[in-house]
Amino acid sequence: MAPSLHPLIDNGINPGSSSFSGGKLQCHCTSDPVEVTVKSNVAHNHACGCSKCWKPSGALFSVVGVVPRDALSVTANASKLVVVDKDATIQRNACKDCGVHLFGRIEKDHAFKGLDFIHVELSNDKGWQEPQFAGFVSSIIEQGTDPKELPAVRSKFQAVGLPTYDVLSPDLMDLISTFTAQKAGIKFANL
Ligand SMILES: N[C@@H](CCC(=O)N[C@@H](CS)C(=O)NCC(=O)O)C(=O)O
Ligand SMILES: [Zn+2]
Ligand SMILES: [Zn+2]
Repeated sequence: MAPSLHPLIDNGINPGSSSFSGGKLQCHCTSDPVEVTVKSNVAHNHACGCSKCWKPSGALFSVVGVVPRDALSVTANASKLVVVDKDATIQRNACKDCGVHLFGRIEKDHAFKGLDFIHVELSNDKGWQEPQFAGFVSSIIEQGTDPKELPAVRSKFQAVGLPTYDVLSPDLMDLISTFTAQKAGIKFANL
């Protein structure tokens, strides 16, 4: 059986709703689950192949997107949350009992500061923006996927309409470089 890219991607992409305005996420604990309430749709939702983003069991990729941090609050069992890696740019808050990552927050000066990273599959609500692209695809090699499989993995994403990148999409890379340039006081030249 072909490995799963991600349950939200394997059988084709279900479009979200532009009028959707948020919902609740829950971890996988059967008792006392951590609950997060988000008063916004997600943006820049995408598959991520990096080793740091939370993936459902059996999936090669995470699906992760951003919401304004002011739109997110922990509404039950917050005491079960721990930060996975305090040195990472993204402070990923995981349930210490089931391991699910509820949200990732950037505290340091960064292009994406002010945004929280979430996994919409943790929600039963329907309408979240669908994945837009796949990023950090080559990173799956670092977690044990044979490099020979990479062309097939990229083809599967393309077959469901998702472009693939080995870092982030051009839009997001441009945002990061714009932030870096502005911090350095670079004045943009007209071509
Ligand atoms: N190849 C590395 C890439 C890790 C990486 O750079 N991840 C990206 C995408 S989530 C990132 O922005 N990381 C910042 C962080 O993890 O805090 C891996 O798989 O671990
Ligand atoms: Zn849990
Ligand atoms: Zn990632």
